[in-house]
Amino acid sequence: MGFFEKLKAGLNKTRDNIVSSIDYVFNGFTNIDDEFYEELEETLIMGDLGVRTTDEIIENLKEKVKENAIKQPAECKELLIQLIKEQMDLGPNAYDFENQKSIVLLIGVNGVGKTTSVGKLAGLLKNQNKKVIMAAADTFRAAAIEQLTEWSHRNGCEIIAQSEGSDPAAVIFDSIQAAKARKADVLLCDTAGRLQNKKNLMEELRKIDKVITREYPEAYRENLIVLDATTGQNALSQLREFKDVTDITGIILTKMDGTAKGGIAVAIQSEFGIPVKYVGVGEQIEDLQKFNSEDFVNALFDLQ
Ligand SMILES: Nc1nc2c(ncn2[C@@H]2O[C@H](COP(=O)(O)OP(=O)(O)OP(=O)(O)O)[C@@H](O)[C@H]2O)c(=O)[nH]1
Repeated sequence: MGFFEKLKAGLNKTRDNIVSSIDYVFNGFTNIDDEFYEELEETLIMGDLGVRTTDEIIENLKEKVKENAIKQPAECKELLIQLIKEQMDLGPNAYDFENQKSIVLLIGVNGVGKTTSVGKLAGLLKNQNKKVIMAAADTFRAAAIEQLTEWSHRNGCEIIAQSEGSDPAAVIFDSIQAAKARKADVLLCDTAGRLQNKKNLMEELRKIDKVITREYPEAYRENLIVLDATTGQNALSQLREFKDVTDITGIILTKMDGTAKGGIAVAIQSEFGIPVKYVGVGEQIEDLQKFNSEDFVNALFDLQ
Protein backbone atom coordinates (compact mmCIF):
# COMPACT_ATOMS: atom_id res chain seq x y z
CA MET A 1 0.00 0.00 0.00
CA GLY A 2 1.37 3.42 -0.92
CA PHE A 3 1.35 6.30 1.54
CA PHE A 4 -1.79 7.90 0.10
CA GLU A 5 -3.68 4.59 0.36
CA LYS A 6 -2.46 4.17 3.92
CA LEU A 7 -3.51 7.69 4.78
CA LYS A 8 -6.86 7.07 3.17
CA ALA A 9 -7.30 3.76 4.97
CA GLY A 10 -6.07 5.37 8.20
CA LEU A 11 -8.67 8.08 7.87
CA ASN A 12 -11.50 5.56 7.49
CA LYS A 13 -12.80 6.12 10.99
CA THR A 14 -12.44 9.90 10.71
CA ARG A 15 -14.27 9.76 7.42
CA ASP A 16 -17.05 7.72 8.98
CA ASN A 17 -17.14 10.19 11.80
CA ILE A 18 -17.11 13.47 9.86
CA VAL A 19 -17.77 12.95 6.21
CA SER A 20 -20.82 10.75 6.38
CA SER A 21 -22.43 13.23 8.75
CA ILE A 22 -21.41 16.10 6.48
CA ASP A 23 -22.96 14.34 3.52
CA TYR A 24 -26.07 13.84 5.58
CA VAL A 25 -26.23 17.62 6.14
CA PHE A 26 -25.53 18.50 2.52
CA ASN A 27 -28.03 16.00 1.18
CA GLY A 28 -30.60 16.31 3.91
CA PHE A 29 -31.35 20.01 3.53
CA THR A 30 -33.09 21.65 0.61
CA ASN A 31 -32.26 25.24 1.56
CA ILE A 32 -29.16 27.01 2.78
CA ASP A 33 -30.55 28.57 5.92
CA ASP A 34 -29.58 29.06 9.56
CA GLU A 35 -30.64 25.57 10.42
CA PHE A 36 -28.39 24.15 7.69
CA TYR A 37 -25.39 26.11 8.97
CA GLU A 38 -26.13 25.09 12.55
CA GLU A 39 -26.24 21.43 11.62
CA LEU A 40 -23.00 21.74 9.64
CA GLU A 41 -21.36 23.53 12.54
CA GLU A 42 -22.32 20.79 14.94
CA THR A 43 -20.98 18.13 12.59
CA LEU A 44 -17.60 19.83 12.20
CA ILE A 45 -17.25 20.27 15.95
CA MET A 46 -18.12 16.60 16.46
CA GLY A 47 -15.39 15.78 13.95
CA ASP A 48 -12.82 17.34 16.29
CA LEU A 49 -12.30 20.46 14.24
CA GLY A 50 -12.76 22.57 17.35
CA VAL A 51 -15.13 25.47 17.92
CA ARG A 52 -12.89 28.26 16.74
CA THR A 53 -11.84 26.56 13.51
CA THR A 54 -15.40 25.57 12.77
CA ASP A 55 -16.64 29.14 13.28
CA GLU A 56 -13.99 30.40 10.91
CA ILE A 57 -14.84 27.83 8.26
CA ILE A 58 -18.57 28.52 8.54
CA GLU A 59 -18.02 32.29 8.27
CA ASN A 60 -15.87 31.85 5.17
CA LEU A 61 -18.37 29.44 3.71
CA LYS A 62 -21.22 31.90 4.21
CA GLU A 63 -19.26 34.56 2.35
CA LYS A 64 -18.45 32.25 -0.56
CA VAL A 65 -22.05 31.10 -0.78
CA LYS A 66 -23.15 34.73 -1.08
CA GLU A 67 -20.41 35.64 -3.55
CA ASN A 68 -21.25 32.71 -5.80
CA ALA A 69 -25.01 33.01 -5.33
CA ILE A 70 -25.24 29.36 -4.37
CA LYS A 71 -28.69 28.12 -3.49
CA GLN A 72 -28.35 24.35 -3.15
CA PRO A 73 -26.73 22.79 -0.07
CA ALA A 74 -25.22 20.06 -2.26
CA GLU A 75 -23.23 22.68 -4.23
CA CYS A 76 -21.78 23.92 -0.97
CA LYS A 77 -19.74 20.80 -0.38
CA GLU A 78 -17.16 21.59 -3.03
CA LEU A 79 -16.69 25.04 -1.47
CA LEU A 80 -16.20 23.52 1.96
CA ILE A 81 -13.56 21.12 0.67
CA GLN A 82 -11.76 23.95 -1.11
CA LEU A 83 -11.80 26.08 2.04
CA ILE A 84 -10.26 23.32 4.16
CA LYS A 85 -7.57 22.68 1.53
CA GLU A 86 -6.66 26.36 1.43
CA GLN A 87 -6.61 26.65 5.18
CA MET A 88 -4.18 23.74 5.45
CA ASP A 89 -1.85 24.77 2.69
CA LEU A 90 1.74 24.90 3.91
CA GLY A 91 3.12 27.72 1.83
CA PRO A 92 6.50 27.59 0.09
CA ASN A 93 8.95 27.74 3.02
CA ALA A 94 7.84 24.85 5.22
CA TYR A 95 10.78 22.59 4.46
CA ASP A 96 13.56 25.18 4.20
CA PHE A 97 15.54 23.34 6.87
CA GLU A 98 16.18 20.46 4.46
CA ASN A 99 18.25 22.56 2.14
CA GLN A 100 20.80 24.01 4.53
CA LYS A 101 22.77 22.98 7.60
CA SER A 102 20.10 22.57 10.20
CA ILE A 103 19.34 21.32 13.67
CA VAL A 104 15.89 19.92 14.28
CA LEU A 105 14.54 19.28 17.78
CA LEU A 106 11.64 16.90 18.17
CA ILE A 107 9.74 17.70 21.31
CA GLY A 108 6.54 16.43 22.87
CA VAL A 109 5.23 14.36 25.76
CA ASN A 110 5.98 10.69 26.21
CA GLY A 111 4.44 8.05 24.04
CA VAL A 112 3.31 10.36 21.24
CA GLY A 113 5.81 8.77 18.87
CA LYS A 114 8.76 11.13 19.19
CA THR A 115 11.60 8.62 19.05
CA THR A 116 9.88 6.70 16.26
CA SER A 117 9.44 9.95 14.32
CA VAL A 118 13.13 10.81 14.65
CA GLY A 119 13.95 7.39 13.16
CA LYS A 120 11.46 7.71 10.36
CA LEU A 121 12.27 11.33 9.53
CA ALA A 122 15.99 10.50 9.41
CA GLY A 123 15.16 7.73 6.92
CA LEU A 124 13.04 10.08 4.84
CA LEU A 125 15.81 12.69 4.68
CA LYS A 126 18.44 10.07 3.89
CA ASN A 127 16.35 9.02 0.92
CA GLN A 128 16.64 12.62 -0.26
CA ASN A 129 20.43 12.12 -0.15
CA LYS A 130 20.89 14.17 3.00
CA LYS A 131 23.55 13.29 5.54
CA VAL A 132 21.69 12.93 8.80
CA ILE A 133 22.90 12.47 12.37
CA MET A 134 20.48 11.54 15.16
CA ALA A 135 21.02 12.75 18.71
CA ALA A 136 19.57 10.63 21.52
CA ALA A 137 18.90 13.54 23.85
CA ASP A 138 15.98 11.80 25.55
CA THR A 139 18.28 10.55 28.27
CA PHE A 140 15.48 10.14 30.77
CA ARG A 141 14.64 6.63 29.61
CA ALA A 142 17.20 4.00 28.64
CA ALA A 143 14.59 2.49 26.32
CA ALA A 144 14.45 5.67 24.23
CA ILE A 145 18.20 5.44 23.62
CA GLU A 146 17.94 1.73 22.76
CA GLN A 147 14.99 2.41 20.49
CA LEU A 148 16.86 5.11 18.58
CA THR A 149 19.88 2.82 18.29
CA GLU A 150 17.57 0.24 16.70
CA TRP A 151 16.35 2.89 14.29
CA SER A 152 19.91 3.76 13.32
CA HIS A 153 20.35 0.14 12.16
CA ARG A 154 17.16 0.44 10.14
CA ASN A 155 17.74 3.83 8.54
CA GLY A 156 21.54 3.65 8.31
CA CYS A 157 22.01 7.03 10.00
CA GLU A 158 24.61 7.67 12.64
CA ILE A 159 23.48 8.12 16.23
CA ILE A 160 25.16 10.08 19.02
CA ALA A 161 24.19 8.87 22.48
CA GLN A 162 25.37 8.84 26.07
CA SER A 163 24.19 6.73 28.95
CA GLU A 164 20.78 7.03 30.60
CA GLY A 165 20.50 9.96 32.96
CA SER A 166 23.24 12.03 31.35
CA ASP A 167 22.73 15.70 30.59
CA PRO A 168 20.66 16.15 27.38
CA ALA A 169 22.55 19.37 26.64
CA ALA A 170 25.81 17.38 26.75
CA VAL A 171 24.42 14.94 24.18
CA ILE A 172 23.45 17.90 21.98
CA PHE A 173 26.98 19.32 22.41
CA ASP A 174 28.54 16.01 21.28
CA SER A 175 26.15 15.72 18.36
CA ILE A 176 26.94 19.22 17.14
CA GLN A 177 30.66 18.42 17.14
CA ALA A 178 29.90 15.22 15.21
CA ALA A 179 27.64 17.06 12.77
CA LYS A 180 30.37 19.60 12.08
CA ALA A 181 33.14 17.00 11.77
CA ARG A 182 31.12 14.78 9.42
CA LYS A 183 29.60 17.72 7.55
CA ALA A 184 26.08 16.55 8.26
CA ASP A 185 23.19 18.31 6.57
CA VAL A 186 20.57 17.71 9.24
CA LEU A 187 21.04 17.00 12.93
CA LEU A 188 17.84 15.43 14.29
CA CYS A 189 17.46 15.48 18.06
CA ASP A 190 15.16 13.39 20.20
CA THR A 191 14.33 15.09 23.52
CA ALA A 192 12.69 14.01 26.77
CA GLY A 193 10.31 16.96 26.96
CA ARG A 194 8.48 16.02 30.10
CA LEU A 195 5.52 18.27 30.78
CA GLN A 196 4.89 17.13 34.34
CA ASN A 197 7.12 19.88 35.53
CA LYS A 198 7.03 22.92 33.34
CA LYS A 199 9.91 24.60 35.13
CA ASN A 200 12.24 21.63 34.51
CA LEU A 201 11.15 21.38 30.91
CA MET A 202 11.83 25.05 30.37
CA GLU A 203 15.20 24.68 32.04
CA GLU A 204 16.12 21.69 29.87
CA LEU A 205 15.10 23.38 26.64
CA ARG A 206 16.81 26.61 27.65
CA LYS A 207 20.05 24.75 28.30
CA ILE A 208 19.83 22.93 24.97
CA ASP A 209 19.11 26.23 23.25
CA LYS A 210 22.15 27.84 24.83
CA VAL A 211 24.43 25.06 23.62
CA ILE A 212 23.06 25.31 20.08
CA THR A 213 23.36 29.10 19.98
CA ARG A 214 26.94 28.93 21.20
CA GLU A 215 28.18 25.89 19.27
CA TYR A 216 26.17 25.89 16.09
CA PRO A 217 24.97 29.45 15.39
CA GLU A 218 25.15 28.89 11.64
CA ALA A 219 22.58 26.09 11.77
CA TYR A 220 19.00 26.72 10.71
CA ARG A 221 16.68 25.99 13.63
CA GLU A 222 13.55 23.90 13.42
CA ASN A 223 11.48 22.84 16.45
CA LEU A 224 8.92 20.22 15.62
CA ILE A 225 6.34 19.20 18.18
CA VAL A 226 5.15 15.61 17.92
CA LEU A 227 1.45 15.16 18.65
CA ASP A 228 -0.59 11.97 18.76
CA ALA A 229 -3.72 12.39 16.62
CA THR A 230 -5.63 9.83 18.69
CA THR A 231 -5.57 12.18 21.67
CA GLY A 232 -7.82 14.66 19.84
CA GLN A 233 -8.36 17.94 21.65
CA ASN A 234 -5.72 16.96 24.20
CA ALA A 235 -3.11 17.42 21.49
CA LEU A 236 -4.17 21.07 21.32
CA SER A 237 -3.52 21.60 25.00
CA GLN A 238 -0.10 19.94 24.72
CA LEU A 239 0.79 22.31 21.92
CA ARG A 240 -0.42 25.26 23.99
CA GLU A 241 1.84 24.22 26.90
CA PHE A 242 4.93 23.69 24.76
CA LYS A 243 4.35 26.92 22.89
CA ASP A 244 4.65 28.70 26.22
CA VAL A 245 8.16 27.43 26.75
CA THR A 246 9.63 27.32 23.27
CA ASP A 247 9.28 28.45 19.70
CA ILE A 248 7.45 25.77 17.68
CA THR A 249 7.98 25.87 13.93
CA GLY A 250 5.99 22.83 12.87
CA ILE A 251 3.98 19.78 13.84
CA ILE A 252 4.42 16.07 13.29
CA LEU A 253 1.04 14.44 13.68
CA THR A 254 1.42 10.73 14.42
CA LYS A 255 -0.99 7.81 14.56
CA MET A 256 -3.27 9.09 11.83
CA ASP A 257 -3.88 5.43 11.06
CA GLY A 258 -7.06 4.25 12.66
CA THR A 259 -8.11 7.38 14.54
CA ALA A 260 -11.57 8.87 14.36
CA LYS A 261 -10.00 12.20 15.28
CA GLY A 262 -8.11 13.06 12.10
CA GLY A 263 -10.04 16.33 11.99
CA ILE A 264 -7.64 17.49 14.68
CA ALA A 265 -5.13 18.22 11.90
CA VAL A 266 -7.39 21.00 10.66
CA ALA A 267 -8.05 22.34 14.15
CA ILE A 268 -4.38 22.52 15.13
CA GLN A 269 -3.28 24.26 12.00
CA SER A 270 -5.96 26.91 12.04
CA GLU A 271 -6.01 27.52 15.79
CA PHE A 272 -2.27 28.08 16.18
CA GLY A 273 -1.18 29.01 12.69
CA ILE A 274 1.56 26.39 13.04
CA PRO A 275 1.71 24.04 10.07
CA VAL A 276 1.41 20.28 10.25
CA LYS A 277 4.56 19.35 8.31
CA TYR A 278 4.56 15.55 8.61
CA VAL A 279 1.99 12.86 9.27
CA GLY A 280 2.57 9.36 10.60
CA VAL A 281 0.32 6.52 9.52
CA GLY A 282 2.05 3.50 11.06
CA GLU A 283 5.15 2.10 12.67
CA GLN A 284 7.23 1.30 9.59
CA ILE A 285 10.03 3.48 8.29
CA GLU A 286 8.04 4.59 5.24
CA ASP A 287 5.02 5.51 7.37
CA LEU A 288 6.00 9.13 7.91
CA GLN A 289 5.58 11.55 5.04
CA LYS A 290 5.37 15.24 4.34
CA PHE A 291 1.94 16.69 4.85
CA ASN A 292 0.13 17.64 1.70
CA SER A 293 -3.15 19.50 2.17
CA GLU A 294 -4.52 18.37 -1.17
CA ASP A 295 -3.83 14.69 -0.42
CA PHE A 296 -5.08 14.98 3.14
CA VAL A 297 -8.42 16.52 2.24
CA ASN A 298 -8.83 14.19 -0.73
CA ALA A 299 -8.19 11.21 1.55
CA LEU A 300 -10.54 12.62 4.14
CA PHE A 301 -13.37 13.12 1.69
CA ASP A 302 -12.60 9.98 -0.28
CA LEU A 303 -11.91 11.92 -3.46
CA GLN A 304 -9.60 10.85 -6.34
N1 LIG B 1 -0.02 3.18 14.72
C1 LIG B 1 0.99 4.04 14.84
N2 LIG B 1 1.85 3.92 15.86
C2 LIG B 1 2.85 4.79 15.99
C3 LIG B 1 3.02 5.87 15.08
N3 LIG B 1 4.10 6.58 15.48
C4 LIG B 1 4.58 5.98 16.58
N4 LIG B 1 3.83 4.90 16.91
C5 LIG B 1 3.99 3.98 18.04
O1 LIG B 1 3.75 4.69 19.25
C6 LIG B 1 4.51 4.15 20.30
C7 LIG B 1 5.27 5.25 21.04
O2 LIG B 1 6.26 5.75 20.20
P1 LIG B 1 7.64 6.33 20.75
O3 LIG B 1 8.39 6.80 19.56
O4 LIG B 1 8.29 5.41 21.67
O5 LIG B 1 7.11 7.55 21.58
P2 LIG B 1 7.94 8.66 22.33
O6 LIG B 1 7.12 9.88 22.25
O7 LIG B 1 9.33 8.75 21.82
O8 LIG B 1 7.96 8.13 23.78
P3 LIG B 1 9.25 7.81 24.62
O9 LIG B 1 10.20 7.06 23.71
O10 LIG B 1 8.67 6.94 25.68
O11 LIG B 1 9.75 9.10 25.07
C8 LIG B 1 5.41 3.11 19.68
O12 LIG B 1 4.85 1.83 19.87
C9 LIG B 1 5.39 3.47 18.19
O13 LIG B 1 5.63 2.36 17.37
C10 LIG B 1 2.09 6.00 13.98
O14 LIG B 1 2.12 6.91 13.14
N5 LIG B 1 1.08 5.06 13.94
